Amino acid sequence: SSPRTTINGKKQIRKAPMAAGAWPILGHLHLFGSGELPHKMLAAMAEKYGSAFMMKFGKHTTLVVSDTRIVKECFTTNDTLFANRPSTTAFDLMTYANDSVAFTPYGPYWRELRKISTLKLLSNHRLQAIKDVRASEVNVCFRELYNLCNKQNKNDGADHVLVDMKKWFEEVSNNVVMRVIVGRQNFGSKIVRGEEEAVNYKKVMDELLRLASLSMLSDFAPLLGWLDIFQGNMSAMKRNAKKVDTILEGWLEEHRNKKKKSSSSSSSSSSSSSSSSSGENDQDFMDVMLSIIEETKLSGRDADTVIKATCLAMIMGGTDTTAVSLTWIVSLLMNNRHVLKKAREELDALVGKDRQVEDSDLKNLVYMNAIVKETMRLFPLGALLERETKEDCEVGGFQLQGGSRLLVNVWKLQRDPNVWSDPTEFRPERFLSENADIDVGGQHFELLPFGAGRRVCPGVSFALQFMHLVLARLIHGYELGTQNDEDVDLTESTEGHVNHKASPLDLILTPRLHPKLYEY
Ligand code: HEM
Repeated sequence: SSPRTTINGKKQIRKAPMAAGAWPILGHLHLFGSGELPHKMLAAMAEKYGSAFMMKFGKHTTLVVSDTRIVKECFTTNDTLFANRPSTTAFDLMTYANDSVAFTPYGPYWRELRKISTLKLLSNHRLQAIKDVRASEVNVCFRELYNLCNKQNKNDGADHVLVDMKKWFEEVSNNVVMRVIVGRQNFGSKIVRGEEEAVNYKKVMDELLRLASLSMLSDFAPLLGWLDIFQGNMSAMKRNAKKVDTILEGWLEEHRNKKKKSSSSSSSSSSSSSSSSSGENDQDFMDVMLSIIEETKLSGRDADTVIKATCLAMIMGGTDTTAVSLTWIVSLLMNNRHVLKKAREELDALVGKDRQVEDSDLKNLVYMNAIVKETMRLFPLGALLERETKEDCEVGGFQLQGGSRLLVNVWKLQRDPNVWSDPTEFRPERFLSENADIDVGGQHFELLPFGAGRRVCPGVSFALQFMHLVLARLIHGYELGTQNDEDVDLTESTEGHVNHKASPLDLILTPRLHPKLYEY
């Protein structure tokens, strides 16, 4: 029934139905202790209450939506109203949230940072400039993979090797992201090898994510805030924040020194015609930020904090997300071998077997592109998108008060049977036929793995280019198998900040090209 009714000619706007079962102070928070995945629980509730209903998360009134039409309204008509993310104590304390593009409230400062992010750091021009650096970091990991096969061959004559691909994807993501953002070379590989700087960083970041995923009761129910203090979470966060800052401070210092050195050497040899060694392709994001900050006054913020906050946002935005996505994609391929076969046929037809896949091939891998979309449809990492409105507004004909939160159930939306045929089936072909015009950039509200509206992920192209390269190299270069040909376990977990595969992904890899092609 329409939420809008007319009584004596007067328009009345109704409130969305409130879910039953709220407790005093905690509201519906107690439901999340059941062990069920939040997006699945909310999807079941939507079956009962409809595609827009209200919940209370402690003190926060929240509108939960899972209907394409309503979501579109939120991210178009109402987009400026919903352009804030709710703050959390954990992110406030440990990620410079107030200065960070990912968390700072919508306003002039966010707009400046966002412009820098999309035009200077993650633009197509910049992505082109970092192409070789990205390839060299990816190659390091592929070389190691091949060496593993060789070692195995020497040990027992077997030409294949069992690899924990979840870990390997983490390694390659860390290699690329850390090189491109803060200039650390082979950083993921160094974590695996146990080198001190890398291991310390990993420990601090793991702790950050662990603390962030602990639900801070005081964020939801201030009256229970003393419990957090009692549990010591807050002081653990403050300690960790110092460690995060020490690491970023060290990198910033190093970048500043390098810049000083190169500007003094370029001024002393300015008459020489030799090309500068610090060309655009050698610049990482921190270098770019340093140059920009010198020219811009970012709403009077502390320059160092802005640089550290931006780099941290990009590192956190780019590492786990790409690694976990790759894990899901390959897991689904293992459980749908006909799709894997077709992907390999596409590669063999386009690239052949006499050379490796190159960046320039990627745009032509239409079927692989469809595989990536279809995986992100079934397993969105951000299964729930959260925003907050400062002002009263109307959503789907329902009234929403200023200060309320919006929770978009992306997982449910992307399995809506009214939009997708056979919604739970893994069928990449749908993106070649009936859904061919739908992409993941946030313009099509039935598919939102990168979010939508003003705060849509600015790293979409970065992520897709990187993931396509790794996938293509892997599928083209190796036969992939599982032990006893078993299916991969697809159990999800929302511990940590993205929706990831709970168990490892152990695969048997067998090189399938001429050995010469593996000399990266
Ligand atoms: C497969 C990989 C990735 C996925 C699935 C992903 C997903 C998302 C999602 C769902 C959001 C929230 C969007 C919204 O609220 O509408 C987001 C925001 C963000 N992402 Fe990504 N992301 C990925 C890769 C990256 C990469 C590679 C970077 C940077 C190098 C990045 C940087 C960011 C930043 C900075 C934000 C906050 C933007 C803002 O608030 O203005 N992400 N991402």
